[in-house]
Amino acid sequence: MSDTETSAPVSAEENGAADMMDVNAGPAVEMRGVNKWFGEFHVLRDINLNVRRGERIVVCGPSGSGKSTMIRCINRLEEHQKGDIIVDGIELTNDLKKIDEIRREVGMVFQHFNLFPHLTILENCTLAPIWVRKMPKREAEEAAMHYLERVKIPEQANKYPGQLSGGQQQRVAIARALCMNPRIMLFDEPTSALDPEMIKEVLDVMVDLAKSGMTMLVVTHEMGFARQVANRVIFMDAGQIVEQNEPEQFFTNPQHDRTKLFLSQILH
Ligand SMILES: Nc1ncnc2c1ncn2[C@@H]1O[C@H](COP(=O)(O)OP(=O)(O)OP(=O)(O)O)[C@@H](O)[C@H]1O
Repeated sequence: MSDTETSAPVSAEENGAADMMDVNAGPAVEMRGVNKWFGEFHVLRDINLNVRRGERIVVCGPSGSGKSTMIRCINRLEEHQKGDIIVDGIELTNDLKKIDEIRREVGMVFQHFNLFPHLTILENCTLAPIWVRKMPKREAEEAAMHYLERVKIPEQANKYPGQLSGGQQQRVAIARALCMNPRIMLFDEPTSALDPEMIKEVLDVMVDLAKSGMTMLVVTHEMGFARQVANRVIFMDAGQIVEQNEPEQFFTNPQHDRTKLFLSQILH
């Protein structure tokens, strides 16, 4: 179990809140009949997905199939129009308090690291813990150094993002997300903007995170990573989940023609 998931299960009785769900009992993420449109364009079509706690899911599929949109709906970077999304026991609605709550539970790493260029690495990592979690500065810095050590770049703490390589910046982005102590991590093509020699250093950090028990949803074309760490691979096409299976079955025995075609294009 990871140090991000060490909190004891909180029951409704312990909380004294009779109507509160035991968030550790249900799935980490539940999507039921989720649909989304961009204008006329139906981008997500009846998505049903349960993510168990500690599960590591890789999402793959052709460009434009809705992978990013699907995971961005989980922390409300995109708004769905139909269906239910429940994250860590909290149902996503327009309630801003709930959206804030969910964003604290869900960390996200993007393709383009999105670090603040005018802040040092340490300041990038402590910004949200100090301002959103109201953590004392010293505590936030200690936590940030802990995670920078975990992604193996503590010596870069006082540099600026522009002084780091792409792979190092992405590792900072992962550390920064972990500083918020998330229970779920979303990765949206975290290695696709990196030079080939830097991909492995970022994947190694993600493998380490997966081993620690973090619940992860990862949009990636890195099928080696999927084989190594995923419990489940999901294939999306045209806004639908076409097929999902554990990696061995998914890669050796795909069921749908669209999956077979996709795999034949990306696996050599
Ligand atoms: N804000 C937006 N407004 C309108 N259309 C959008 C918007 N964001 C995405 N789309 C469209 O929705 C479709 C799905 O996009 P999405 O980024 O989810 O796909 P994807 O599977 O992640 O693709 P890729 O692998 O290329 O990143 C694409 O056709 C895209 O052009």
